[in-house]
Amino acid sequence: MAPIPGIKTILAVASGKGGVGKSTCATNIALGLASLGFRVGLLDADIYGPSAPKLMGIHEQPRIEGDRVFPIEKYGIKVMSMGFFMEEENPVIWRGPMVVSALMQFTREVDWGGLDVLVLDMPPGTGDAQLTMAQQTPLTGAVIISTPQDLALIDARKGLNMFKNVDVPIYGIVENMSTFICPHCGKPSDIFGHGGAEEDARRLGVPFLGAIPLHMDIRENSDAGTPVVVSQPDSTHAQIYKKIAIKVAARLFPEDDAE
Ligand SMILES: Nc1ncnc2c1ncn2[C@@H]1O[C@H](COP(=O)(O)OP(=O)(O)OP(=O)(O)O)[C@@H](O)[C@H]1O
Repeated sequence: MAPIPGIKTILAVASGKGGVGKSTCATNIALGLASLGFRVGLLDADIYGPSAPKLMGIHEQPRIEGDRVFPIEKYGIKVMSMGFFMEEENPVIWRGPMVVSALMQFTREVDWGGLDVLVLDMPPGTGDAQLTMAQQTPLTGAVIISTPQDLALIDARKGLNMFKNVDVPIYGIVENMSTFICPHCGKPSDIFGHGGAEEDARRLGVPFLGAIPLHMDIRENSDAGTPVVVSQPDSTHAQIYKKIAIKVAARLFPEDDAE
């Protein structure tokens, strides 16, 4: 598929179902990639429930000049989201084909202005809209976000299969909401079970990229529009996201490794 001029690589961040923390991961991985020195864009392609305005704390609308739309820059990355154009109380009711054409416009008509990587926060699930996006966007690779339960319950596998079917390399699985760390005493508890993800990934033949704990700081910072990678860059959580970003970068830019 023809690459998009000015965009070197596109990373899809997907999940088999909603609510697993995909957008939080996509945002922090994007910021992690930026902290490594890459020029990063984040496209919130979750048109039904856009989360970038909230997660990134962006309240203004993008600049439009003629038929060009300019992404909003924050925390060193360029961000575009359908959420910038709609009111929170008015959810978009769109049919699949409309979603796909809006997204195509977002990848191709937004003036990204030269990116090393565009992180595509996919809509949750593996339906027609997701499949068409995976087929019609020149994806370099994909990362699947999954909770421990979700891996065990095959939802994540549907995500893997979708990318396999369209020949997009899967860089690996991230286990989100892994061990719960009590904010009061710091004691870890495996509420959703833990430890199986790495083994599951191995069984499924894909790399395991890391496990992100279920922690109040992550939720509070997400909701406040101050993702942990930028608001607490030295925290354990931020370090986990950054390590994932390093692994992803090694796959996106193998030539840099060889240097
Ligand atoms: N590791 C974590 N620890 C604590 N809370 C988390 C973690 N990851 C995500 N969350 C919280 O879980 C909720 C859902 O996260 P998010 O919006 O990223 O999920 P999603 O999979 O993108 O959802 P959707 O399917 O609705 O798009 C948010 O309130 C977020 O702050």
